Amino acid sequence: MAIRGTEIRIEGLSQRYPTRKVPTFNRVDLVSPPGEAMAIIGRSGCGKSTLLHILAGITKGTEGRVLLNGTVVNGPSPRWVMMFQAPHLYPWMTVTQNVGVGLTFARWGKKETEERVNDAIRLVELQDFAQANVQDLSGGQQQRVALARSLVMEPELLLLDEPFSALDAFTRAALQKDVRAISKRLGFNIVIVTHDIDEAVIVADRAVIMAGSPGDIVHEMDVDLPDPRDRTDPQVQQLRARLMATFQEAANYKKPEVALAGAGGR
Ligand SMILES: Nc1ncnc2c1ncn2[C@@H]1O[C@H](COP(=O)(O)OP(=O)(O)OP(=O)(O)O)[C@@H](O)[C@H]1O
Repeated sequence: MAIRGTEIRIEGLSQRYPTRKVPTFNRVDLVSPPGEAMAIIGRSGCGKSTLLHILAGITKGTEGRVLLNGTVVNGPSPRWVMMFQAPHLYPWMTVTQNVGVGLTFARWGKKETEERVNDAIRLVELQDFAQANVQDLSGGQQQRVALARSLVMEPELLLLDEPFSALDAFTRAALQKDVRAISKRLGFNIVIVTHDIDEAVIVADRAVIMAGSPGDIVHEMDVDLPDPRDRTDPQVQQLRARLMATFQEAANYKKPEVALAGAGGR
């Protein structure tokens, strides 16, 4: 598989849902270099999923823009693919059929489809289940099928919206490690939205903390740890503790103009 990463450039991005008085977030700027795995963490409701949906081209921002290697994101594309908490597979199809569904829609030839699908299935280590019906697989295996279905498109960017939160801790940990390893082997970018500090530390090169209402990026922290990462490693635990402290600090975040207005009123 030949996958390369992309430069993600978010410029002055705002989102205000028509039914809401306050914007979800206001004038967010962010750059992620090719091949980076970036985690977006923040409390519920600060706009993480909305930001991810705009990156995926599923939702449109009300202001600003997103560029991937200079291309403005205006809609979905096989270059940027999204994985959700539920795998959303076709239950009547085999693993191979599910993984190949995007290539079938794109009218790829039989031989190329077979090669790409087999590569993707090998990457997620489901060779022994290639002809199994997806209904006969565990939750973790089904999420691996969803991952292979994303990888088969050879995306530059994989967007993950709390993709492993429905899985048990052991399966979740294995998938987190594997997603990072595969992204580093193939070179694509990851943006993962999560509530889980451990997940950010295991998967990401950089964690971005969102907080406030409207939401804002209030901190960024490099997750500068060697691979493979193990949560029992003291270095991993130390960084986790630092990130947790920063995350808790961010909970008290107020936009500067709000804080000043409060001080002036005393
Ligand atoms: N389609 C919509 N219409 C109106 N408001 C919305 C819509 N989608 C999200 N919101 C609101 O925008 C805000 C941000 O939602 P979003 O789902 O992006 O947050 P989040 O940080 O991902 O939360 P969570 O961690 O709980 O998934 C919330 O207040 C939510 O209620």
